[in-house]
Amino acid sequence: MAEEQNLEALYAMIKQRQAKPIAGSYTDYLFTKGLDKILKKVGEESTEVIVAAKNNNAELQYETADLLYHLMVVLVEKGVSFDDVKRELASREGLMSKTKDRANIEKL
Ligand SMILES: N=c1c2ncn([C@@H]3O[C@H](COP(=O)(O)OP(=O)(O)OP(=O)(O)O)[C@@H](O)[C@H]3O)c2ncn1[C@@H]1O[C@H](COP(=O)(O)O)[C@@H](O)[C@H]1O
Repeated sequence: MAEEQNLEALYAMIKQRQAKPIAGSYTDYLFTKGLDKILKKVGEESTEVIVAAKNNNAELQYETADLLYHLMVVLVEKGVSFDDVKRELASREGLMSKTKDRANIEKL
């Protein structure tokens, strides 16, 4: 087992599970249940990341891994490739964010 999961390999594995379901596979269970179940898991895992971030870093790390995995399952289910996401991120590289100081609300 690698010490660090390669995200491309994880995406490819999930795609493989979709193409060739394996009995007892959690990924297969999600695909069998369908999009609503997958999206509920993404919502659940997102909330767990938020709460974990308030608590401690070990928990945050654990819940982020769960969220990344479930996000990959959504991408595969919807037919969006991981390369598409990486290209989107790359297209933003080096750009400056257009943020402005927000004016204070003034009392009447
Ligand atoms: N990275 C993951 C991964 N992260 C989280 N999970 C599963 O996500 C679930 C999250 O836990 P929860 O308690 O929220 O969910 P649950 O109670 O098990 O199930 P439900 O709530 O969905 O009914 C757990 O069952 C975890 O096993 C994962 N399942 C699989 N993978 C990867 O996918 C590979 C293939 O897994 P299988 O599809 O199971 O063969 C594995 O070797 C891993 O590399």
